[in-house]
Amino acid sequence: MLQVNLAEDIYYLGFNDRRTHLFENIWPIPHGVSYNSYLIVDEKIALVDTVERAFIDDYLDAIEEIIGDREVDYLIINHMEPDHSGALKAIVHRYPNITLVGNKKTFGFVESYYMKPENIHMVHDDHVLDLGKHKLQFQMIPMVHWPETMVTFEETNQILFSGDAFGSYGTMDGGIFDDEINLDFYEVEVMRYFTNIVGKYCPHTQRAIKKLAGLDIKMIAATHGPIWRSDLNWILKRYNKWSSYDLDQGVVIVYGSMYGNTKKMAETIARQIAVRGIKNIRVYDASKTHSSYIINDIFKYKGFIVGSAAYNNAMFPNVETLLTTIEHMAPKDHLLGIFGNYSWNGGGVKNLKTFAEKIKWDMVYEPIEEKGNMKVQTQEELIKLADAMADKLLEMPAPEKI
Ligand SMILES: Cc1cc2nc3c(=O)[nH]c(=O)nc-3n(C[C@H](O)[C@H](O)[C@H](O)COP(=O)(O)O)c2cc1C
Repeated sequence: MLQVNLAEDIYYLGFNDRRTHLFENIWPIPHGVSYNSYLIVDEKIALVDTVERAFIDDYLDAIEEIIGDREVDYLIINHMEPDHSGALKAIVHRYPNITLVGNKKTFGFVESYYMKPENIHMVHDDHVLDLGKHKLQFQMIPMVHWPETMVTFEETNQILFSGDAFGSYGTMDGGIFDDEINLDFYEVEVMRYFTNIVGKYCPHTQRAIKKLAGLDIKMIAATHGPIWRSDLNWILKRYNKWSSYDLDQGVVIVYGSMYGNTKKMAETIARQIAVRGIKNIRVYDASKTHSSYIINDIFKYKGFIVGSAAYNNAMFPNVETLLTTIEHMAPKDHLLGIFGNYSWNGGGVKNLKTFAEKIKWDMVYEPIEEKGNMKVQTQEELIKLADAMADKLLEMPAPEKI
């Protein structure tokens, strides 16, 4: 393995996964994902997080290539999710005298997933672990995105090992640092990683950003995706915007339709919103586009309009799945419109109304429901819904460029 240094004696041990289709067995990763671990070689040797279990052999080999017969003294556990703790048992087996470093929440996870840990070192906010030349400081960032989550700040080179925070989908195709890659390509993957994985925990992310602002950080090394060293603001500004629900002018229109009647209603709304001068309009068929991408756009745009055909007294199943995901993530401050189509007793709009009551977004117009093919009167109503949405979107200030 070609060695990649973040600084003298600090090594990148990252592995690319181009085989897995779904991250967490939910989220599509057409461009793969990397699992990043880091190795600090000093008087004491420390690993920061490990990798997914599929890479254990290559990981152990890569460590040995760097440190030879020396022992690893510490395993810093910023985050216990198995894509990072997957090699923990193998590491303990290979280096039996190793000390696991974590906080008061970490070791319960170690025990429940792997084994009762023998040597542990419990850390808390501002705690410093001295490796020799390198001093590691710890900060807790609970629920970004698990309870035990913490970050490790290497004080000598000012590197923040941030766990999943500031991570990204997408493999590292040669380029590993932000100045070695085309960020235009990674932008969607960074945002999808944020919205899919961390998006439910925006208030916690905001708290973490404020807490970490006290550190003089020169480099951010996450457990997935690029290492940020040239323009930290690129990632920090985006995290701040997304986690504060700072939405742009635009609308996401999603529909679930078997035979096209609900789709026609969605097209009518989209056209009228465009006529009114709104340029960011994304129309999605809930059966075709995975919620990973739709959620991403919901975190971008203020407007959300959802339509559903009635299906067995309920919503169209794929719309229901999407809305359940939205309810769990509970993004704030959106404008909402709902519509649907039915043939006998309905079920689509009825359940969309329940969603609207729960999510408590600002409904711009009353629900619209058609029976079968769209009639002129319904078309007029849909235009009114589109106008109401456009009116509110046009009141928004121009977005700040980041
Ligand atoms: C499997 C299936 C289940 C349906 N269930 C209901 C229902 O419970 N209530 C209802 O009013 N219509 C029901 N319908 C009828 C559709 O909602 C209706 O045809 C509607 O116009 C479809 O809109 P679409 O063209 O966008 O698919 C069902 C249709 C199908 C194919």
